[in-house]
Amino acid sequence: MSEESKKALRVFITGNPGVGKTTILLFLINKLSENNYKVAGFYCPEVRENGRRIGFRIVDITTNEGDWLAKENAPGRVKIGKYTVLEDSAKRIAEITLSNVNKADVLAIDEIGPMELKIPTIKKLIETILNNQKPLIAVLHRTQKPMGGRTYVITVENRDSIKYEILNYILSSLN
Ligand SMILES: Nc1ncnc2c1ncn2[C@@H]1O[C@H](COP(=O)(O)OP(=O)(O)OP(=O)(O)O)[C@@H](O)[C@H]1O
Repeated sequence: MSEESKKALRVFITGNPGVGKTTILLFLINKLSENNYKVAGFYCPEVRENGRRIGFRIVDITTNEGDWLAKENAPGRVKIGKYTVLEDSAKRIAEITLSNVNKADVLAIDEIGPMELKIPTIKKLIETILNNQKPLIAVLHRTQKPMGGRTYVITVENRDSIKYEILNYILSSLN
């Protein structure tokens, strides 16, 4: 066994905006579920209304339970640009994710980026997941420093083939 495979698996997916990082993460989560691995974590999709972005949600991966993370023109203390963080609903989903972390085989985050790290509840959740010794797959915003483990840079040219390379690496590390 190599030194790398003795440590907890850490896979980071990075690349330019819109290149297909989330699509690959969801592919990996589906394949892991098909192979009977339990995945816990969260993602933060944008919400559009009539084509315009009005905010973000936070969704727990295990249960698919989601709620508002930040919304424009909402009352509240923490602002991310024109969006206000909805702390109560963000906290509720973060707590669901935390309760699923203990039961999971693999942890997943989409994504570790400047917006997520500016929101106290999400920053804490990311730190808790990063400090956990379970295998982790995370989308890393291109502005973040590499975090050890293995980092895959997604491009339009490699995105259709690299997902199988990442899957094979994960499955062989978990076995
Ligand atoms: N392999 C692919 N082939 C064709 N279209 C793709 C592929 N992967 C992703 N897309 C499309 O590109 C768009 C962006 O994909 P995705 O959200 O996965 O990118 P992302 O890198 O996570 O974006 P962001 O930087 O906004 O988080 C989506 O509409 C998706 O359907």
